[in-house]
Amino acid sequence: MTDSCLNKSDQRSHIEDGNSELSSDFSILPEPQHSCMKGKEHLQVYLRIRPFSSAESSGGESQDCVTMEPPDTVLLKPPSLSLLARLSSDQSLPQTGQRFQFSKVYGPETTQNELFEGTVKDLVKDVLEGGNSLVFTYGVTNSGKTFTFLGPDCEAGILPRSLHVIFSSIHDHVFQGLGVKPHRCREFTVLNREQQAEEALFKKNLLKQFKENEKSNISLLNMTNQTLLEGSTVMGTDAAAEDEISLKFKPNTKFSVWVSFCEIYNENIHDLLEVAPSGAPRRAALRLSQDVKGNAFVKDLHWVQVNSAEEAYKVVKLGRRNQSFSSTRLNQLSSRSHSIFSIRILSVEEIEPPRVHSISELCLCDLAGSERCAKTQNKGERLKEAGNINTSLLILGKCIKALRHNQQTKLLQHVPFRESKLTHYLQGFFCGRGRACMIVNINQCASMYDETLNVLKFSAVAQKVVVLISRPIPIIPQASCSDSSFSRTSGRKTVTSSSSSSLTGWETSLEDVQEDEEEASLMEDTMEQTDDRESDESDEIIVSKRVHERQVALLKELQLHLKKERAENLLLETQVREEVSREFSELFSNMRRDYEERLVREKEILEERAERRLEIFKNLTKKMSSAGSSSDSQTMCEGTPNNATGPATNSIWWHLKSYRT
Ligand SMILES: Nc1ncnc2c1ncn2[C@@H]1O[C@H](COP(=O)(O)OP(=O)(O)OP(=O)(O)O)[C@@H](O)[C@H]1O
Repeated sequence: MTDSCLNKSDQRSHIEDGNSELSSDFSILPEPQHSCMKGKEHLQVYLRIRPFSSAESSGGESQDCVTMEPPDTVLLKPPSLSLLARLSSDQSLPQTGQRFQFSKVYGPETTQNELFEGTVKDLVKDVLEGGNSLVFTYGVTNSGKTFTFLGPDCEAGILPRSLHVIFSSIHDHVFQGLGVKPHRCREFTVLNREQQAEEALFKKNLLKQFKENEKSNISLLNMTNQTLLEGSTVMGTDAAAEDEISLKFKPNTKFSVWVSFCEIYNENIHDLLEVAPSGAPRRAALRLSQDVKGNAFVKDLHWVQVNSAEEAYKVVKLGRRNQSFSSTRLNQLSSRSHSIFSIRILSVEEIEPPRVHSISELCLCDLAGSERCAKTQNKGERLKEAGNINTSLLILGKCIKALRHNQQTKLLQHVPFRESKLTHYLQGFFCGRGRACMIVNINQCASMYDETLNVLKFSAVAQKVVVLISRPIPIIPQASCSDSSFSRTSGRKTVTSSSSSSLTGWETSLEDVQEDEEEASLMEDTMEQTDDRESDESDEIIVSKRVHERQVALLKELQLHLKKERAENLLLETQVREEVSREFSELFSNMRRDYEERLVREKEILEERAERRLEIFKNLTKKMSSAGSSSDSQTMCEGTPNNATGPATNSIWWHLKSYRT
C-alpha cells in the first residue's frame, strides 16, 4: 500500500519539478510572517587555519602571509613572490595586507573538539530540539576541509562528533522500530511489515558490506598512509560524558534516527550507500526533485535507520569508501565531489501506531576544493572534475552575492540556485529552512596566496548574508487515538495521526495544506492508503464527536480567514500593478516629450548651420566674381593658392576648403 503511495507521490514530484516556485529564486528573505518562524541571523562563517605540513615548512611555504588577530579577525599579507606583491613592489607601494572578519577564527593549534564545541554543537542541539541546520566546509583544495569534516579516528571531525553527541544525548530514548521513515524533504511515511523487513534487510547487507570492506580498507590505508577510513569506533578515546546535551524528554517520546549519504560528482548525484551494479564504474545518477513547496530532495536516495553512533559511523565509512577521491598534485587524497551526509531525527510518540511529532535535519556537506588547473596540472578526467567543482563553487558564490544584494537593495536580483545541483539542493537552508554555518578552511602556504585571498573575499560576503531561521510547528500531540481519528462509518475517510502529520515540516501549517491543491490531493492519497489499511482492522467508531466538530469549525474559520487574506492580497497586487504601470507610462511619455523637444532643437540647429553655410558660399562667389582674374580662379580650381594672386584669393581658397571639409 505504501508502495503505491510512494510511487504516486514520486510521479507527482516530477510534475512539481516543473512547477517549482520561482519566487524563492528571488528570495529577499522577507520579515518572518509565518507562525513557525523564529527569527533571522547572519550566516555563521568560521575560519580554520590549518598547520603547515613538514614538507611545506621545509619547502619555504611559510612567509607569514596569514596573521591571526583573535578572536575573529585574520590579516592576509602577500608573500614576497606573489603576483600582487610583484606589482606593488614595481609601483613602490607598501605591502599592507587585508583584514577579514569572521564569526570566529580558529588557529592552527585548534583541536577538533574545540572547533566542534565552538561551531557545530549548538546546531546539533537545535536539531535535537526540532530545528534544521546546515554545516558546510569551504576552501581550496588541500586546505583541510575533509580533516575538519571527518578527521582521522584519533582526531574525529565534526561529523563523527555530531553523531556522538546526538546519540549520547538521546541515549535510551532511541526509537528502534522501523515503522516510520523520512520521506522526500519534510515528510515521513508509515511502513507496513513487508517494507519494514526490506529496510532491515538493506541495513543488514550494508553493515555486512562494511565488515567485508574493513580488510581492504586497511590495505588502502597502508598504501596511502591516511587514517580517514580506519577503525569502527566513533571518536576513539576522545568521547566524554559532558558531550551530551540535556534535553527535556516528553513522556513516551523517542527519537528515530535516519541517515543518508550522497555525493555530487560532475553535476550528477550518486547514492554512496547503494551497491554499484557489478561491472559498472559508478552508481546510477539520481534525480533532484522538488515537493510542492519547491523544497529540493534527492529522489530514491536511501535512508538508513541507525540505533547508535557506531552504527551511523559505519555507514559514514562505507559511503566514504564509495566516494570519488583521487590523488592530485596538491593533495594525495583529494575529494573530487561534494559529499552530503544528512541526519534526520523523527520525534516519535511510542504508541500504536507510532505518532510523529516533528522531523528535523542536520545536513553536513564537505565541499570539494576549488583549484587552479595550472597548479594541480590536472588532465583528462581530473580536469573535467575540477571544471565541474569550480563551476558549482562559482555558482554558490553567485548565489551568496545575490542574496546579499537582495538584502541591501529593493531591486531584487535573480539568485541562481538552480544553476548547479549543489546550490539547488542547499537552497532551502538559505531561504528559511533552518540555521546555516560555513567553516572556511585555509592553509597558510605562500604559493596558495591568490586562492586564499579569493576564498577570504568570498567569505567576507557570505558573512553578511542573513538567513531566516524557522522552526517546525510541533504537531499537537493528541490525547488518544479516539481524539485523532475519524469514523469510517460516519462516511469520512480515516486519518491516522501519521497521515495527518505526514506533512510536518518547517513551513507546514494549515494554510499550506489548504492553499495547495496538490498537497491536499497528496494528503487524500495518504488518507486512502490509511483507509485501506484501517479497514482490515476495524469498523469501530473511534471518533470523539466534540473534538471533531471543534476541528471542523476551526478549519472553516481558517478557510474564511484564508479567503479574506487572498482577496486582500489580490487587491493589493492589482493596486501595485496599476501603480507600476502608471509610473512606467508616465516615464515613457516624459521620455517621448524629451525626445521630441530634442528633435526640434536639433532641426533648428541644422537649419541655422545650413543657412550660415549658404551665406558663406554666396559671399565667396561674390568675392570670386569681383576678383575677376581667370588665372586666379584656375589656380583655385586646382586646389593650390598662389601667393602672387594676393590675400583676397587666399582667403576665398581657405573658406572653400573649410567648407568642403
Ligand atoms: N587541522 C589540521 N591538523 C593537521 N593536519 C591537517 C589539518 N587540516 C588538514 N590537515 C592535513 O592536510 C592535508 C589536506 O587536508 P584535507 O584532505 O582535509 O584537505 P581538503 O581541503 O579536503 O582537500 P580536497 O579539497 O583536495 O579534498 C591532509 O593530509 C590532512 O591530514
